[in-house]
Amino acid sequence: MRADHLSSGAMLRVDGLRKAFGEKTVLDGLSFEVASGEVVSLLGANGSGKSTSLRCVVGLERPDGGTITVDGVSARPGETTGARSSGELARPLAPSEGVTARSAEAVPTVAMVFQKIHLVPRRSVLDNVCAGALGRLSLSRSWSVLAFPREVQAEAMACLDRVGLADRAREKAGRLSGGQQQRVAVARALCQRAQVLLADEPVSALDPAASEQVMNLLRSLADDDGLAVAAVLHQPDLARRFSDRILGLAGGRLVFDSSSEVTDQAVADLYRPALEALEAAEAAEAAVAGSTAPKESTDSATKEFA
Ligand SMILES: Nc1ncnc2c1ncn2[C@@H]1O[C@H](COP(=O)(O)OP(=O)(O)OP(=O)(O)O)[C@@H](O)[C@H]1O
Repeated sequence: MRADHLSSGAMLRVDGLRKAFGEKTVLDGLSFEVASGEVVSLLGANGSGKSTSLRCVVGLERPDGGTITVDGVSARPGETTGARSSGELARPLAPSEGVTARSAEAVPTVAMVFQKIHLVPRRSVLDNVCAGALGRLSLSRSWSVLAFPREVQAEAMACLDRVGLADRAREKAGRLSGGQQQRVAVARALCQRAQVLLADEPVSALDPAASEQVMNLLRSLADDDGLAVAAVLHQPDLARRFSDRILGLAGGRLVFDSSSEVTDQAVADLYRPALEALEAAEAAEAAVAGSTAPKESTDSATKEFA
């Protein structure tokens, strides 16, 4: 059954997503949606299932249950968009280095960028962006020997222009700064003709100025190009400033989906279970250390404070 808070017409719709690794349930019926032109941020403590949810959407993980639709088309071909009967993907989506998910039945392209930027550092910036088009090119040609067709190069140049790096096209990708490399990764996603852009901690490795640039870019791709953008962030302030909505995840479930101001208290509550678990682990560790500490040192410590 469709979750109550979902509307129809979203570009990306995730409904009742379930995923376990062994005995550990990581996604426990997660539902959310992202419309074209919208930036949605996912916040949550470590291990709350943020990355796994995006990885399921792009086809890097195989969900155990739930539905994923992109522009109304099931991203898990062979299934209806209603209730599922089986946990198996009929045909897993095929991620590439740039990570794209596209099925033969015209599911709009979903692309993903990561904190660790997957560029080929020795190849030119332009080649790296052209690689986004590989899914559309004949697979009999490897890009290690490939001169990309002129039309692909022209499209890649336009994508680089879009992220403000056209003037760096001929440089080796590895020479660019982290922030610039992340923008190249976004340009590659554009060259994949992505309509849904997933970003997993896209600014976690960047300094504040570069983070700002990348977040501005994601925002303008939604505003000006109509992309549906979902970003995992660990910076509540950036999430507040750049998102239309913030999703709070805990234990693989949605605990809030807010288009209004997310209070500091709501954010603190989100991270509290992880903090409490950490404190409990530290207390247990201290108790074990205390019970195994040599008697002599305890005695001398007691004397010192006497
Ligand atoms: N391939 C895997 N095999 C086993 N367990 C996994 C795998 N991928 C993720 N997990 C576990 O699933 C849980 C959720 O991981 P996930 O990366 O989705 O969390 P997250 O919310 O993105 O966390 P973080 O903020 O630390 O990136 C974690 O406990 C993680 O160890």
